[in-house]
Amino acid sequence: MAPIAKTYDYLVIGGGSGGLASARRAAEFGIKAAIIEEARWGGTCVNVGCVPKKVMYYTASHAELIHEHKGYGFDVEFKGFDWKQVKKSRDDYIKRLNGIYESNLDKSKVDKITGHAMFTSDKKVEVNGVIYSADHILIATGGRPSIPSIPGAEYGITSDGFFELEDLPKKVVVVGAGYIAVELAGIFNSLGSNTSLLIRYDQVLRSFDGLISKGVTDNLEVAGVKIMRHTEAMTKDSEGILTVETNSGIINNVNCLVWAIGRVPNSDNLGLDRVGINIDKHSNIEVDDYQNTNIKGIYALGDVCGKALLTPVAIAAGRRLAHRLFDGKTDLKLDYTNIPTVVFSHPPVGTIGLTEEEAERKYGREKLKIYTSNFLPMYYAMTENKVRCNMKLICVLPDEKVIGLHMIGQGCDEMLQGFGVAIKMGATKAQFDECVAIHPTSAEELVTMR
Ligand SMILES: Cc1cc2nc3c(=O)[nH]c(=O)nc-3n(C[C@H](O)[C@H](O)[C@H](O)COP(=O)(O)OP(=O)(O)OC[C@H]3O[C@@H](n4cnc5c(N)ncnc54)[C@H](O)[C@@H]3O)c2cc1C
Ligand SMILES: NC(=O)C1=CN([C@@H]2O[C@H](COP(=O)(O)OP(=O)(O)OC[C@H]3O[C@@H](n4cnc5c(N)ncnc54)[C@H](OP(=O)(O)O)[C@@H]3O)[C@@H](O)[C@H]2O)C=CC1
Ligand SMILES: N[C@@H](CCC(=O)N[C@@H](CSSC[C@H](NC(=O)CC[C@H](N)C(=O)O)C(=O)NCC(=O)O)C(=O)NCC(=O)O)C(=O)O
Repeated sequence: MAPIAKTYDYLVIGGGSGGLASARRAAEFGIKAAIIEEARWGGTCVNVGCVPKKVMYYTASHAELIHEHKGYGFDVEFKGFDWKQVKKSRDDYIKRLNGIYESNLDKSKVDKITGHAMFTSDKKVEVNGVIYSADHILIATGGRPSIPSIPGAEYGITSDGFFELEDLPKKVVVVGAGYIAVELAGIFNSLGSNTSLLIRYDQVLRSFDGLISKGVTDNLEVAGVKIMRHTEAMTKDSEGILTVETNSGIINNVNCLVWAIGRVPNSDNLGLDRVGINIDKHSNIEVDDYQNTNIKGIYALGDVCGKALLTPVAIAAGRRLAHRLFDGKTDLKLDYTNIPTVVFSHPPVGTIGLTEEEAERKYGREKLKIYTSNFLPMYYAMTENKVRCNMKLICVLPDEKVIGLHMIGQGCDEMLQGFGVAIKMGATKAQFDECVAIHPTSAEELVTMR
């Protein structure tokens, strides 16, 4: 066996959101930390997730605004859109971020190890034939897109492939009904692709409050996305053009199909069985409230645990773990309730807390008071295109504590964070209303509902 290369206090596997945040925070407490990454520093969020996605969302938002300039008196001629230029600028930006994240590790004095990490049977970690040991080992290896096992599935791409596209496809099919399907279909559609979205049931985002699932499905259709039922099989001709068979008919001449049907954890190919780390039936690593796996001294967090697959969740869990292990905050853990989240649909969704269905199950209908608001944001007074805003507050009696807030409309993405603080603090409807409205904004509706 190769000799031990180095012993650390904290060894982190995975240089993505959770791993980076945890390693850097831990190093602040004077311990010896190292982080292992097999691909690009920054992980999913920076390389093939939130960051390039948000660039494309902003790109799509420009395309929408062009159509709205006229209403505000601007005579602007649309001469075309250069996907290649945006892709190049986006790739350059991501490369800069990779460098920033790498140099942040140096500044924090966290050792960088590049290569694929595997556990050995004696609770150590092997990378490129070198063995590393540590009292505390964190697994933050994230996940990857799922691909179904249907004939021709390999002709499709995933969100990873979306970021490699060199041109805007003329005709595109997105399969799935979650965050990624909704966001990518919206981007393609706004930028001018003929876009179909294939879903299994009646609406997208089925696990969200009904106001959101219906609202986003309707908005996609009004914006021109064709929503169809389920993919059965796919074929590709010699020129790379796809034919997609669905329950509701055949879609011909498809230039690109994107699978966006969920993600699987990177818990395989890690040697977890050699140490006996438990995984659940979906292969997510099992952890307790403190991110402990069943093996002492080995922790896991972020997407590889399969709960709330969001960058700030991985970061928050990672930083709390570092404080718990190395800063004497022995009881610190992430509270996974009331996590605010945004879907970057067109317009965006902001949501936190229980859906109406969940609240009814938990408290009973008679204990709930629901407030709603449906209005046309003032911005659309001048435009031809009109997109209404829909909001819902779910309150529980007797004091009308706000236990759910769901909204879809212009600005709802940026609106949510502050309301998230209030809800996390246990605010009641009366306390919402005590805050004087800011006029004219969409947000004021949330403190004036009756
Ligand atoms: C298209 C898309 C858009 C998204 N948009 C948003 C958004 O807008 N907002 C949001 O909050 N979240 C978003 N997410 C989710 C977010 O990216 C993830 O929740 C987050 O990146 C999870 O962080 P993590 O640290 O758990 O894993 P990751 O960021 O995936 O990092 C894991 C790292 O571990 C490395 N690794 C894996 N196995 C090994 C091994 N054996 N050895 C060495 N290294 C290994 C991987 O290469 C990777 O770099 C999006 C995701 C996708 C796919
Ligand atoms: N803005 C943000 O914060 C973003 C966050 N993310 C995170 O990444 C995670 C992964 O995203 P995503 O991949 O969209 O996964 P999601 O889990 O959000 O959604 C996947 C959906 O696809 C549908 N589906 C599953 N299997 C199939 C199938 N075989 N054929 C057709 N549809 C299928 C299911 O919906 P149904 O049961 O209705 O068919 C399922 O809910 C998200 O959950 C989110 O946490 C990702 C992007 C943006
Ligand atoms: N809220 C700002 C975010 C700006 C931002 O965070 N930009 C990042 C882009 S990558 S975004 C990558 C993502 N960062 C974040 O999520 C930022 C988190 C927040 N600022 C915090 O510290 O908690 C992440 O995975 N972080 C892991 C980690 O930080 O350890 C950046 O430039 N970073 C350069 C730098 O940090 O010097 C916006 O949306 O514009």
